[in-house]
Amino acid sequence: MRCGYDVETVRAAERALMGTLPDGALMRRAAFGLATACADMLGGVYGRRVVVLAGSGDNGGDALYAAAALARRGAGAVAVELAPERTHPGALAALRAAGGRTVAPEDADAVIGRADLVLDGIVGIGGKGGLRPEAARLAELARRARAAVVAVDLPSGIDPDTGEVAGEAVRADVTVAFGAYKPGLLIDPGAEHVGALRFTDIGLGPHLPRTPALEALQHADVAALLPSPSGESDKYRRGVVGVVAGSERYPGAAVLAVGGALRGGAGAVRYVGPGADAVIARFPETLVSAGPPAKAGRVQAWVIGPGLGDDSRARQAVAEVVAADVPVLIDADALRLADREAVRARRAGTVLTPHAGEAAALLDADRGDVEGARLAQVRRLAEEFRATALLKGSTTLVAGPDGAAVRVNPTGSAWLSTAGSGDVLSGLTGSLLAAGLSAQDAASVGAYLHGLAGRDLPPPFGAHELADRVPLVRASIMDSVTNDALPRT
Ligand SMILES: NC(=O)C1=CN([C@@H]2O[C@H](COP(=O)(O)OP(=O)(O)OC[C@H]3O[C@@H](n4cnc5c(N)ncnc54)[C@H](OP(=O)(O)O)[C@@H]3O)[C@@H](O)[C@H]2O)[C@@H](O)CC1
Ligand SMILES: Nc1ncnc2c1ncn2[C@@H]1O[C@H](COP(=O)(O)OP(=O)(O)O)[C@@H](O)[C@H]1O
Ligand SMILES: [K+]
Repeated sequence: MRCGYDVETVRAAERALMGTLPDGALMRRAAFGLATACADMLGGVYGRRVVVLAGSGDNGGDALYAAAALARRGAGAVAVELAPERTHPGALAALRAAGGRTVAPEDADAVIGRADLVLDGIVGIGGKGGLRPEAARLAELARRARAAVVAVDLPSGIDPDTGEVAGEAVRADVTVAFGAYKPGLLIDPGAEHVGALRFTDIGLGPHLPRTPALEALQHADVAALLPSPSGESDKYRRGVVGVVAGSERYPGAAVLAVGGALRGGAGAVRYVGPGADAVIARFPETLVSAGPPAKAGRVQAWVIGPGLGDDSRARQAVAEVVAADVPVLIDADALRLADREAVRARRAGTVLTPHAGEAAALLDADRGDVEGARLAQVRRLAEEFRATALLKGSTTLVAGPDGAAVRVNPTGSAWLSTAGSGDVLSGLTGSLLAAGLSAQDAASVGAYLHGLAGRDLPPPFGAHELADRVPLVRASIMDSVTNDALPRT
């Protein structure tokens, strides 16, 4: 599990650790890790031109110490001082002692234009609000430069706790995070500015709390959660998932959701709705029924919504499924049709899977507000519906109603934004619910597999190919975990 901690928590851990170490030790560790990452990136240090954008806080200090280390190895180093009278004195002295020089922000254009590497030490976790004009101008110069850009701790201009970006922000090729990942590094729009994310351990680990603000599953976590049949399994024990999807107008949504459900590992898939012929033609193993969900027979979880429409049959089906005492995934049209109070009153797990537009409608907000503040909005959804909310989009987030860490999905690709892709995700996630995963685990494992399938397929692909790819990515996850467990020779 990769974890993100908010600034307040990182500061508290930093205080606890600093009390046990000599002055300046943490900054030395950070700067050493940073200089190493820069040298790796440059592929050689001697003769390279390094420019530091130096704010007056410790973030600027880290950058200056790292530049001093590079200068000692033969790089040319120049610092652009944002507030010369307040630049970190020790770090500035180190840079000068190593032969580096300083310039005022007015002279930044020329030095940045000639640089091989720009180190963004404008602000780190001490940044407040959008970048001030002078800082914003430097961020823009860095973005336009041909030089590689390395962000110190985080790209200046992104909110460390949320990933929100107000105005200009640095766009990095590499970001070197110190001590802990901050949520804003993992959530768009901030995450888009990060480039390759590297980590420098400065010893904060033992001082961080058990529960982070944000967590991202990795292969090993997913492997541990994925259901696999055992000797005693039969199709009912593996889980039966019911899918209520599709309409005369959108029969394809039924096929896609059922496809996802079959690949999610449930023992059987029941389909309820008017798309039965299309479903059977593609997946003859599906158990279909024409009546309402309440008469379809036993299921361990329901998926409702993709391509459902909003006629009276759809409305009745949504009401029945929301009233069921098994876990339910509510997607697409069903998000509009479900009664909010009935959802809040549910006792079994509930997963809502809106994209930003649907989330905006549910929250009475603008789509832009949802996309710009994904973490806050996914938490609001979970709270207001007392359900697990999976907010789809460039970074998919999963929040539970219990205030546990929000999960951020680390897999995926923009090629997933193709018609019907969400229908596959619904089926897949519903299948995992039927197999017995908690709402939070089913949603985050579903998004992980879906995202990995999207990365694995040669683009462009159609949504139906995603479901077919799931067994392959599942196997690669299992293989990587088994290989990691083998002794190294
Ligand atoms: N945590 C750890 O364990 C460790 C942390 N370490 C490092 O310390 C960093 C935190 O340092 P920090 O606390 O000094 O704050 P920092 O990020 O430099 O920002 C303050 C500066 O930004 C300025 N400023 C603020 N808002 C702004 C805006 N909108 N636009 C423009 N400027 C703005 C503000 O100006 P002022 O308000 O004072 O005028 C001040 O100059 C952290 O990210 C990491 O790199 C490591 O060394 C080792 C261990
Ligand atoms: N820019 C993006 N980057 C990564 N994934 C994306 C992006 N845009 C959309 N997605 C993913 O593509 C899928 C689209 O689902 P959805 O919006 O429900 O489409 P549809 O209704 O056509 O099925 C979701 O899994 C979403 O997370
Ligand atoms: K920075």
